[in-house]
Amino acid sequence: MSPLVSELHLYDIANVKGVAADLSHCNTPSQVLDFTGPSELANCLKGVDVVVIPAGVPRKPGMTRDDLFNINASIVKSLVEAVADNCPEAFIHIISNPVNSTVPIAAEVLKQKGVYNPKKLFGVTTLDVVRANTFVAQKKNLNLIDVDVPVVGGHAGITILPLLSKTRPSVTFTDEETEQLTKRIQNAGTEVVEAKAGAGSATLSMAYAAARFVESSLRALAGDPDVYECTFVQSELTELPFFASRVKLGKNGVESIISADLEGVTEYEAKALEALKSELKVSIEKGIEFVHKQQTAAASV
Ligand SMILES: NC(=O)C1=CN([C@@H]2O[C@H](COP(=O)(O)OP(=O)(O)OC[C@H]3O[C@@H](n4cnc5c(N)ncnc54)[C@H](O)[C@@H]3O)[C@@H](O)[C@H]2O)C=CC1
Ligand SMILES: O=C([O-])CC(=O)C(=O)O
Repeated sequence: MSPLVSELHLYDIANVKGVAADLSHCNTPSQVLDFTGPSELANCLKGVDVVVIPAGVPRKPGMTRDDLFNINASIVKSLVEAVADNCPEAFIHIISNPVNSTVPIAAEVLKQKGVYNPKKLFGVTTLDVVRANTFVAQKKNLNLIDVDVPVVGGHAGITILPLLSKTRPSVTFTDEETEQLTKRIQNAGTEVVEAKAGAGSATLSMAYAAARFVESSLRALAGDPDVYECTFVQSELTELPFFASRVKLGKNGVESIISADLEGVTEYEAKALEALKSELKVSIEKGIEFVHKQQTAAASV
């Protein structure tokens, strides 16, 4: 098997190169494809095992991720339609924001096309884990490479919930540290958007996070039995239809969803988990409704 990676970036392949560069040390044979126009889309996608979708507009200062919905929803919809038509078996990594809505959009499109496999559709939340690990390592003077903080929920504001009590290696935090670190991790994307002052959002760190998630997917596809990542997927961990958590990845995608992280959480984390659910629910439903409305409109023409 020779996994192929395609990133659906029609006009600007800077991020493709970023991912390609970071994948160069992978043991798995991989090839990154790019293309310059929609007419090449079908050919590029044939036989591809992993598709990464970062297409769309980024935030400007003062915007929420949800403010990107009106533009990015249609972009993600049309790209996932192409994936469904040309490589329905591929792992699909959705980076385009708002991830809390674009993943449900992708799921609905794949359902309409009759090729939805919930085990192979992923919202990329790796950057939240990268940030959580970095900030905790700094705070506690730990080696970054040793630190692993599970981040659950979704990928926007309070829906990003780092489970600091589940940090490995085991470390303790004061209430003040927990509050400060949680807020910093939740607002890190906004911090970057504000620092870039209109020039976009996190790009290099996103390329790093995407490369990590692609590499994990390729390792899983190649049969590595020990691949775990946090990602926003269809889930029964909570009453919400989609939820980010650690999952075990295998050749067929999500092999299992790790429930242990949600067991025995602190009171602070339990409250934050309850608080995020209503916002996440609204974002998920917004994505689903978008596809249903478009379907109804198309049927009435
Ligand atoms: N999930 C995550 O952790 C993160 C998500 N993002 C999101 O990723 C998306 C992209 O952000 P950046 O790369 O910084 O933006 P960017 O503006 O640098 O790149 C976006 C690319 O999408 C392309 N594009 C626009 N419309 C398209 C279409 N219809 N079909 C195909 N490609 C199209 C543009 O030509 C451009 O090359 C944004 O929605 C951003 O919010 C960014 C950082 C982290
Ligand atoms: O904040 C943004 O708009 C981009 C993003 O998702 C992140 O950096 O986590």
